[in-house]
Amino acid sequence: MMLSTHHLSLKAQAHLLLDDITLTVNRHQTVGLLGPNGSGKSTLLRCLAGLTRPDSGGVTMEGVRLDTLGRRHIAQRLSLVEQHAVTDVDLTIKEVAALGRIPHRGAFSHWQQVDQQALECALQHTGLTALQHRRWHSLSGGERQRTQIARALAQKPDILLLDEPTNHLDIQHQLELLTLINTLPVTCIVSLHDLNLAAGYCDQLIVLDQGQLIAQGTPGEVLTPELIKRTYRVNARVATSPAHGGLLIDYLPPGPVIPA
Ligand SMILES: Nc1ncnc2c1ncn2[C@@H]1O[C@H](COP(=O)(O)OP(=O)(O)OP(=O)(O)O)[C@@H](O)[C@H]1O
Repeated sequence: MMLSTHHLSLKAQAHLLLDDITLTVNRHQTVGLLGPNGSGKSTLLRCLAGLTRPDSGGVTMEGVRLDTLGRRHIAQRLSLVEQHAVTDVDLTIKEVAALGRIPHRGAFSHWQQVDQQALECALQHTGLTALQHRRWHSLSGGERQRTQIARALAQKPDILLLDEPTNHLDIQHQLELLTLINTLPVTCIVSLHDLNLAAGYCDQLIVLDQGQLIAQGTPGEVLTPELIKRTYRVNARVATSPAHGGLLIDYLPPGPVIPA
């Protein structure tokens, strides 16, 4: 499913959080959303999910304006995992993941086999089957993160929006999650801080800086030493990994940022 924004802008007080963003994410692409802290990644993801309404411009899903669609209709197709998902109620992993089925079920309909299959598949993909009866408050940060991802997968979305999904995960689970995203038949936009993960797992990258879209393209087109220096104020070398043949970003020790 295709997702686009058209001249999307959002202000808070006098501050422009998103500045005239126009982009298109094609069906089944994995797109990495990059940018320094405070550049607008979470804000853009919330706009793409229809949770924050832009001041101007808009979002379309398969050419239909998101603000003309009902919440349930959107939730049947699109799922967002936010950075700091919390739950006050002490549910089990299985119960949290089962919340992902709500958009697909009528108010009074019974739990059906299709719900059970989606739930079991989501728990299995996130490595949580054996832990499914554990309670939320007893979970580690990484287990909570995986539970929220299981909830999103149980929703069986066509579009998956993930806000820094790897930030609590150990290396094994980071790699497993990004491999999983690549194998699922979903359009995925994932915000990441790790440029090597972005280079290794994303088809396309979008870079934000101070609310502006400053680059968009393949990892090879976007992740140049010049862009890294300009955006992150870090000197880096970009090479080809002898291990996997993909891009390898090698950060140089802190020091004066050499002008491009
Ligand atoms: N409701 C709001 N009112 C005022 N400023 C806001 C509001 N929401 C976000 N901001 C500001 O907008 C900017 C973008 O925030 P956002 O959380 O989208 O950035 P981010 O790129 O996701 O950052 P990080 O990498 O640190 O998670 C930040 O400067 C933030 O303080």
